[in-house]
Amino acid sequence: MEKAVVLYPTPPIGHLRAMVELGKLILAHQPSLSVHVLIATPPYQAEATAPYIAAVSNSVPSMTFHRLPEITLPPSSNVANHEELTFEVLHHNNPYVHEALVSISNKYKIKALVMDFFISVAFQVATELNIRPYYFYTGAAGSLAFFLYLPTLHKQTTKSFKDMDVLVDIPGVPPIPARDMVKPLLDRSQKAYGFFFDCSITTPKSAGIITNTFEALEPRVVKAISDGLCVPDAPTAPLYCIGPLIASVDEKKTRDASGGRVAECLTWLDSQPSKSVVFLCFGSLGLFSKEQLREIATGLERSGQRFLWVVRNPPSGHLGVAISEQQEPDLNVLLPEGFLERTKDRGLVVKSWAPQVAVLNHDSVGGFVTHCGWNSVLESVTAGVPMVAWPLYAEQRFNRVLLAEEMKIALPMVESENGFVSSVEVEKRVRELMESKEGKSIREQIAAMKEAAKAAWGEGGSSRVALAKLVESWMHA
Ligand SMILES: O=c1ccn([C@@H]2O[C@H](COP(=O)(O)OP(=O)(O)O[C@H]3O[C@H](CO)[C@@H](O)[C@H](O)[C@H]3O)[C@@H](O)[C@H]2O)c(=O)[nH]1
Repeated sequence: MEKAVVLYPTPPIGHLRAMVELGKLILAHQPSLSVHVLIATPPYQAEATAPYIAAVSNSVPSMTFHRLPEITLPPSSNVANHEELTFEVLHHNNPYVHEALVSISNKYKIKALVMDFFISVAFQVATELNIRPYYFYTGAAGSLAFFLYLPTLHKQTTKSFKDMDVLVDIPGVPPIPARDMVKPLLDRSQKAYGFFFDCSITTPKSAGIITNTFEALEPRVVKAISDGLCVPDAPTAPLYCIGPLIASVDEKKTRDASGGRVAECLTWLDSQPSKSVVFLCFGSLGLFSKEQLREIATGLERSGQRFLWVVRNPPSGHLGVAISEQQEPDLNVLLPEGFLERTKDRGLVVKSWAPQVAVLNHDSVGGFVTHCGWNSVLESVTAGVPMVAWPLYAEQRFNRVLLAEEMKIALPMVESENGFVSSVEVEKRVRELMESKEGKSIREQIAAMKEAAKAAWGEGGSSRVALAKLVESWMHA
């Protein structure tokens, strides 16, 4: 019987893409394996990932997608944020996952079910069906260490992180202020805390933890996890660091296919001096209030730097509106009067979305103001572009500490108590990044990491060896 690996990502595009890239890697390494991807259909953004899946199905025919039926949550499920919504959907998906696995195993011998870290609930399904469960963690090893250590931290106090004014010690990472912990985990009384806690308990019990990082980027914490320091009272599953996994882009295709705005942005970069432009882009969910957008505009204008800035409409509605469903922003209403005209010789504002990987790899880009989503960080590292870390949600404040203090590849953007960042801070950090000694030092460090990332995937490199070990273990089990 042909051998198969089943991948089960969570629905947000960043997670889905990372999992699909993992699938491509597995296939490149072991073309005789069959790769199946289970797609959860959430009651939001259902169509946002469809074009991506269609494109991959065409270009990688040996990867098969199985769309699970759409979930309608009962009216009683009271969700407070995207994370809780995702967990609820995944929970209700379990019977369909069971069905899909049974159906795949009629034709294939399933060697592994690789689940996104969020999917603790499907662990049980894999165990029932005698399939080896693996987890794929799409963030930094540093934040993985936090999750693995959470049950230990939980026992040390009865307080929520939001009520603690201390630095939290986690093996392998710098002391992290309690308020910088992963956002949905700040309050223990919230549902999301319990959901994540379950993931923290389940993950180390799996057959292996795969992470999208590479050893040279996070050596201290990779060692701490591998040495079992983050789960002090039980064994930790083997850790496989197989990053950086980046969705591949064909620059020519990006220019040709997307036409209009996207092409405009790359063509504009063509006309700018080498390493002179600061790129500002805030992930798939990053939105700012109108006041904050104006403050950024003022800071950028005063900084005198060249910039390429992705601007979206401010948030609206209970859980905000997904980017794909957003109206085009009206820049004349959102930005200060005359801003576009005054900065037209050195700045370009792009509406809603930019081809980030192509932009970061353009020679004119010399800095990146990012929300610290892990895919964005890895894209910046592989392009060798130094960052200003402006976290917004999820584990991004935690990442800011890792980027600024441990890896030394970003300058921190510092917000006030209520999360607002002043134009003075924007101006200062952007200048610092592009002109100061500190900026130069992180530029050098990220250039070294760019080379280390290449080496990790070169002959005998750490990520290449880790992937080979993982796949071999499936082939011979
Ligand atoms: O205008 C845009 C905006 C985003 N992107 C791409 O979208 C992806 C965004 O991914 P990421 O930077 O990881 O941000 P999120 O989508 O916010 O990712 C979620 O998932 C990550 C991985 O687990 C976490 O690190 C983040 O905190 C969490 O918010 C990246 O590949 C970007 O290149 C674009 O191409 N153009």
